[in-house]
Amino acid sequence: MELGLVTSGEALASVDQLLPKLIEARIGSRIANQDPTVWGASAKSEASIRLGWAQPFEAAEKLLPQILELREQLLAEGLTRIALCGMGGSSLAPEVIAAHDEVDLVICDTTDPQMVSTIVNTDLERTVVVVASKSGSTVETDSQRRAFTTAFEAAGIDPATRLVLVTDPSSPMDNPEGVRAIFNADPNVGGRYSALTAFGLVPSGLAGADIEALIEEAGLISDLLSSDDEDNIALHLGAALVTAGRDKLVIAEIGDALPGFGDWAEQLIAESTGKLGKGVLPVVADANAPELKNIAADILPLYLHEQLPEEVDEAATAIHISAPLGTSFMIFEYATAVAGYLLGINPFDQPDVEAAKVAARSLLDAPTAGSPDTVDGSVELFGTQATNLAGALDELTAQLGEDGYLSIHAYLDRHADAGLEALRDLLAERTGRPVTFGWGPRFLHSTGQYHKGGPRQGVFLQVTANHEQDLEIPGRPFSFGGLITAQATGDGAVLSDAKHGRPVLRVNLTDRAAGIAALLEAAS
Ligand SMILES: O=P(O)(O)OC[C@H]1O[C@](O)(CO)[C@@H](O)[C@@H]1O
Repeated sequence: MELGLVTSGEALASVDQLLPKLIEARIGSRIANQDPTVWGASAKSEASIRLGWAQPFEAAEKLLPQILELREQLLAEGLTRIALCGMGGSSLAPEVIAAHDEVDLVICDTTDPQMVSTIVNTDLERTVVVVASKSGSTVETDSQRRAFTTAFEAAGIDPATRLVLVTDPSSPMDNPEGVRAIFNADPNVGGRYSALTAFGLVPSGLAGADIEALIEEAGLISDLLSSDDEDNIALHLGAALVTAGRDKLVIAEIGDALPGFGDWAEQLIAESTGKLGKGVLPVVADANAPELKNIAADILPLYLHEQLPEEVDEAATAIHISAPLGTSFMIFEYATAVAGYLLGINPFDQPDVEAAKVAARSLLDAPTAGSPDTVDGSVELFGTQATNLAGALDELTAQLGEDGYLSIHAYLDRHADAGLEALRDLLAERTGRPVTFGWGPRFLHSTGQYHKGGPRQGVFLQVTANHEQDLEIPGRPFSFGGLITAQATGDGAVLSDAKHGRPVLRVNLTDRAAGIAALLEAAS
């Protein structure tokens, strides 16, 4: 795959303006040398324990033989199905790596009881589960692990032969008892920058991805990224990402350039930049998305190519990039850190993620049923004055400002309920504004930071469902159904509270299929 980047229109103007400043401040070499002072005094202490991703090679070299040896052992025992429990940075990169190499890796990054149940009750006799959490305390991951452990026991399989952990040294999960293997990750790398560490490499490597080639690709660009000169592609991308006035970055893959890469980049960019009322909102779409047909003044298109186009329209603002996967991880991580420097924020914290977790926790401790404002066939509506679904959608979208965006949060099964994704294009077409689509609670570890910490421009459509077949979380006083409902209502409460003041409509599906059909119909 070709390596290159082309910017045009206002994105090129931004590069022309900012590149000399980045070179003069030696930002490329300072990041490569893990200088924690790049982002200012207030970010220094966090940055001093978060820059390991800039030089991941030595640690990766040590890890590769261990992963490959375990893979051989598992294959010899007929353990060919690899599942991964983990949220955000602990599952997004391995999902992209596995998709890129076309190997099967089953991702469990949800609390939807239907989806968890399907994953833990399939082919257990040949399944190994990687449980990945940097902090070792993420409630979703812990709950998924409990569900798997119980399912193995019920099937007469010793979980100790099937659980593989990836976590930071000394985290609450860092305990070899009852597991087959533990891989300690580099504590100096945050979740969303961890693609080329144990978090990205262990699950995808066990699933059969060519992780040696991935690391090699990443290594090829290392010298370029550490250089303080005009050829440094990450400095170009970082400068283009902060193109003035264009803070909605629509990421579109052309052809099969890098399947799923947009979802990984979405977390990296949203959680790193969306804070202090600033940030770049990633909008993952496809090349035919309405946002890219009539490009609004605040939209910045970013096209992922297998090969750069021979010609680009110089007047049209856009970023075009083409790079192999390992190289792309490195370029985007460096560029996001550069964008953080230019925006004047700390790209390594996520100060607003905690609020939704606290709200969900208090709802779990004291559940409140709450009754809908209106019922329309197979949907219940919360947070509206309207009398039906179509009216409620009108009411919500009418609150979109000129620079606003609509965010759909679907707390459903992202495989069985995938038909709902069509709602994104329908609403983008209808509103003429950018629309993001996230599966809950997965997006809480991605764009969730931006929604609460970034500019106050969003209006939010939550989609939840009744859980006919709920699933207990062993050893916990709440079920998966109770947890996902608390996560949705907790995040909705934070978004609409006095501090954030954002419009939130919740549509609860009493029948999933009929409710999804009703939403698509009402939006079209
Ligand atoms: O790996 P952990 O600690 O379970 O965290 C998962 C995700 O949650 C966050 O910490 C917060 O959303 C992300 O930054 C991270 O990728």
